Amino acid sequence: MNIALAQLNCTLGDLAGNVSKILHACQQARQAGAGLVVTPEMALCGHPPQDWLLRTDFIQACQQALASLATQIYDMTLVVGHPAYLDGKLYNAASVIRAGRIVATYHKRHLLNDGLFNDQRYFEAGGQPCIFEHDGITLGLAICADCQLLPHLQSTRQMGAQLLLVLSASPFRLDKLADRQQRVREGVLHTGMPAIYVNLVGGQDELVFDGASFAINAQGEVTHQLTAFREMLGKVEIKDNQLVPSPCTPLPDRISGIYSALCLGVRDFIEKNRIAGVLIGLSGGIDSALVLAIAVDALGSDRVRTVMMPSPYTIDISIQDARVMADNLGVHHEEIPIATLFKNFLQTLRPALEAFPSPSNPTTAENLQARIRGTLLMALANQYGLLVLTTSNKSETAVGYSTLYGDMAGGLSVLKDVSKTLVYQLCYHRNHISPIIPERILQRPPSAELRPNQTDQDSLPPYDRLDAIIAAHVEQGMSLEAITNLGYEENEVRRVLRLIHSSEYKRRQAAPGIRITRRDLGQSWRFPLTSHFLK
Ligand SMILES: Nc1ncnc2c1ncn2[C@@H]1O[C@H](COP(=O)(O)OP(=O)(O)OC[C@H]2O[C@@H]([n+]3cccc(C(=O)O)c3)[C@H](O)[C@@H]2O)[C@@H](O)[C@H]1O
Ligand SMILES: Nc1ncnc2c1ncn2[C@@H]1O[C@H](COP(=O)(O)OP(=O)(O)OP(=O)(O)O)[C@@H](O)[C@H]1O
Ligand SMILES: NC(=O)CC[C@H](N)C(=O)O
Repeated sequence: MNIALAQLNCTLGDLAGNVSKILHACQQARQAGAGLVVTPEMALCGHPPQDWLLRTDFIQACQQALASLATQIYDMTLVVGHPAYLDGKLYNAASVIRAGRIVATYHKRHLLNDGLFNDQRYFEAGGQPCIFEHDGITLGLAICADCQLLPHLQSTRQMGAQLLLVLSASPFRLDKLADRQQRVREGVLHTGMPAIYVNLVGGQDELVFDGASFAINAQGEVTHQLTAFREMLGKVEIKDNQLVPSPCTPLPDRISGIYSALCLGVRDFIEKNRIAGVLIGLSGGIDSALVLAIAVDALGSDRVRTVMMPSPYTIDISIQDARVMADNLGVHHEEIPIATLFKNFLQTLRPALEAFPSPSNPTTAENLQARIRGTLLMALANQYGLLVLTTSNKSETAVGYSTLYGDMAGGLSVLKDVSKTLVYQLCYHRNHISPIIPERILQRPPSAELRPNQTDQDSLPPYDRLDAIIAAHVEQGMSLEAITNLGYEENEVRRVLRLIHSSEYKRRQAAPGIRITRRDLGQSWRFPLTSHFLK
């Protein structure tokens, strides 16, 4: 017996498109000799549908799509993930379809409420395991987080299941792939029931589902491993009740996994929102260089444009490096000096600025440059039908080192969850594949170039310390005292935590960003705007 693992890239709300994708997978499976196809969690409607699940028109459309899908499955068995409305309650479900009808439906039991997934806001928890027969084997079902629910695994086993099918929508984050397999392995070893885990692939707003579907035999060994970050169909052969091992695709290493996640996140955001391409303000610095590399790898050079907008403080090598970078990647590059606009703005503002009695604030003129650039970028985006990619990294986003309506203007923040330290590692990784980022960009001290000889380190602690403190506080939830106990200087830690919590107002207005860590500064970070604690 062969089971096909349909590692699909579904689009949220595109019910007709998802149904044809699932039918196409069934057709491919048939050709590959597999009579049973398993899809990811919520493959019918995409995941996570969030508050669409509270809309009756959405749920009805899902029910109709499921009914239509069922009538088209006649010579095989399909296990598909979908929302199910029953007796006034909504469930996160997996249905077994055979000979044109639904023969069994399982309801997810382990509903998460962890900041990213709010299953408890939408769904009732299921109460029963679900098994079905196929080719003489008894199969049990689980949906994503269920595979860690030992009582569910045990009761499924006790009902006679010999193999567990897990329909999943588990997003990427650092170190997640091995972690996920370990969690599934624990359940397998606990029950002696091998598992096939089929994960969604593709970007959905901030989330990137990495796929990387796999099978684990009763001994806890990975027998099958599908490629990460790619839509594909895998096949698991079962002989004498055993999974027959097949050559496993290696999992990506830490840095190439992050790079692939960022590319897939950008590609799917642009493609699924039907946007023609992207526009990037290219400064000759490292952040915009990395964003450009990712954008070109994601979309191809013909869908990416760059603009260098020198101000009086932009040094020549920045202009040159931006040119070289754009040339290396073959993108359309423009240079639009902003010195005259900057001068005109200051002249126009002068009477009002001088009327203000207190000493002049240098930030006013610094931010004006960033805002002029934001305005020009948005004008070009309107003209060309493009989306502006913002370039602030996680270190800057955490401490508010960016200008509202300036360099924060844009539709997607590619590096929002990537610390400055990681920015460097990603650049070296990308240059190792082919040297596209000029060495000088990698070697120069980071600078906003908003005043003469400015460097980031004038305003912020060195990035290695800053990033460590941010990671300790944001990702690991550590307190001021706990971070100080790690050996960091108390005043510095206090200053960084203050900056983090004082810049919440900026993050609420920031573009969404692609999540790659346990706790990004988007949906998994929910702090009030008004709070005096730690400020
Ligand atoms: N709690 C609150 N809720 C809502 N709004 C609040 C607020 N507190 C201040 N504000 C408003 O926000 C304004 C301050 O924010 P904003 O105007 O953005 O400016 P601000 O944060 O004062 O300055 C931006 C900083 O980022 C640096 N920067 C800028 C651009 C790029 C880079 C880089 O290297 O990438 C660095 C720049 O050198 C400067 O240090 C206030 O004037 C006030 O109007
Ligand atoms: N001269 C410029 N021309 C075009 N875009 C610019 C210019 N200066 C800044 N930007 C845009 O604003 C963003 C913020 O850049 P800034 O130089 O202030 O700091 P940064 O965080 O060091 O970024 P980078 O490393 O890309 O320079 C840049 O990434 C870029 O998108
Ligand atoms: N869809 C889910 O149930 C997600 C479960 C869990 N957070 C994971 O990422 O694996």
